Amino acid sequence: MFLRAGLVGLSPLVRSLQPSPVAAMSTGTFVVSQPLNYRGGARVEPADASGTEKAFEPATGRVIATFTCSGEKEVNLAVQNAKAAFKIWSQKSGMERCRILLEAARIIREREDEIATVECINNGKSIFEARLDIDTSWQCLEYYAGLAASMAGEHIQLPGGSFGYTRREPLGVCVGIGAWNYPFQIASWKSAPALACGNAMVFKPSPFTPVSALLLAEIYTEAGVPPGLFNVVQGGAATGQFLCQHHDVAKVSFTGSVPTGMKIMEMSAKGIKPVTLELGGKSPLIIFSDCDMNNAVKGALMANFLTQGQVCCNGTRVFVQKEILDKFTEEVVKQTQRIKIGDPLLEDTRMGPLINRPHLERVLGFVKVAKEQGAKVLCGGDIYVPEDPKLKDGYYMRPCVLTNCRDDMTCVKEEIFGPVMSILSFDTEAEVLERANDTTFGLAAGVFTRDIQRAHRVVAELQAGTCFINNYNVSPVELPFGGYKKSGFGRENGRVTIEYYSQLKTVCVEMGDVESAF
Ligand SMILES: NC(=O)c1ccc[n+]([C@@H]2O[C@H](COP(=O)([O-])OP(=O)(O)OC[C@H]3O[C@@H](n4cnc5c(N)ncnc54)[C@H](O)[C@@H]3O)[C@@H](O)[C@H]2O)c1
Ligand SMILES: C[N+](C)(C)CCCC=O
Repeated sequence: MFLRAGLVGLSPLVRSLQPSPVAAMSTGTFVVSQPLNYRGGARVEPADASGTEKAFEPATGRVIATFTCSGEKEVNLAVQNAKAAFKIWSQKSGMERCRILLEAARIIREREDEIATVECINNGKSIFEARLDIDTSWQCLEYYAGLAASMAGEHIQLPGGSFGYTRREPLGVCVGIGAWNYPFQIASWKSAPALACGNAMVFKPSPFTPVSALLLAEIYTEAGVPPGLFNVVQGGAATGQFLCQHHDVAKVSFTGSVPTGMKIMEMSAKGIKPVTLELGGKSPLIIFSDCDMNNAVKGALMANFLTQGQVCCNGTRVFVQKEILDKFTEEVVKQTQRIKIGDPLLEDTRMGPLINRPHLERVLGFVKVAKEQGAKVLCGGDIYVPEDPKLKDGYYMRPCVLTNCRDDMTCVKEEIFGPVMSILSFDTEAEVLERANDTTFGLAAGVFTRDIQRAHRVVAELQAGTCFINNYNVSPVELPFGGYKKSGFGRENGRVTIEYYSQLKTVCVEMGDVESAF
């Protein structure tokens, strides 16, 4: 599907002639050569357009794809295809769906390097991290494949031999709208539970990262889902609106910012469509003085610098108990300065470029305002120009640690979505809890302490949908993930997500005669 400097792309045939084509791929050589819409089990050019977009390779600033945004007609076609596939798929048993999802998971594992490479090129995250994202993607398919076969209702006995039972039924055509920071993972985390429950899906990736969702679509087809079960449309707000307003769409699952989430909810409300909203955050990470210092420092880096800090649940407000503030800060800065920035496709790189130039400038702007408001930059926070000349136009910055922060500063209150950690000090547990919860967000939170009672007492008080004790940003797919407050509602992953992609039918069975009131 891709062209490497004059090479005809990676069709299955080429793949088989070149045992490890991805090993030869390097930054600065990729272009996308095939359509980026997927409908009815194949890549297609959209039937109509609402503008065009360009997708970039953030490491070099090069355009890798120019594509057409799907208009109303194309969205309609994708939904109609999904509707037709839904009729077939929803009639399959859980075991039948399980086998196909397991096969899709197996293919993702087999093609992990290729998918991770594409993710790395289009998003900028390091290949090391991209592989972890692909791991949590196939694991998610495996997990919901396992649940597909065991979905069941209840049988309830009623007086006189009558009884009732419940059936867990799919919703119909579900829409997935994704953000750009975890493109393949978001598509997988939405589609796996949706398909396991018997639904069909139309997925719209972010226009910044349109590429990897197509690989997932091809894999589902190869694994044996009916044509049209998983479709991809491309574009930005206009395409997203056509999807949310479509009368044949039963549910919208959205990952993105709070302002867009509000619009999605408004549009969905008009059609009484249930929504899942996975939105932004400004999460607290609380480091008590009795913590294991080594782990706490590692945890703070995990909480701030994955995917160049562009992670919704990042613990960017790092509250450190006064007694250990200096030692902790010194160690965090030392380790932050050691992070290897550069070509994301190199094995030893741990930080690549940010997603695009405007976003890089926005993040640097936050650092500037932080300094103006009295924060002290202990490291980073400036543009980084790698030595490799092909990376000179990439969107790099050095990871930043800020100290002297106060709760009322912009860098402490707003989601920066970049590699900027704000360190704040605290004295007591009661004080830090009040400050940690003083935010309109509630996506995640973390606590480092050796005191097991304190750990559980503190997380019970934290207003956040996902809490970490003595770690941060790990994501086992068995555990539900999602927000409190303005960080959204609904969950992804875990058993509970079945409830967000299905509806319950109650059947009441009379075994005697009707006792009429009339
Ligand atoms: N909670 C989570 O799981 C999670 C995960 C990743 C990212 N995020 C959040 O996402 C944000 C960054 O992502 P982003 O910049 O892509 O967010 P965004 O809100 O700008 O865009 C998200 C998606 O919505 C689409 N969109 C934009 N306007 C729309 C409209 N009016 N109608 C329908 N669709 C529309 C975009 O094209 C994109 O696909 C951050 O706030 C981050 O915290 C949350
Ligand atoms: C995999 N993580 C690190 C938990 C991130 C989930 C998605 C947030 O942006």
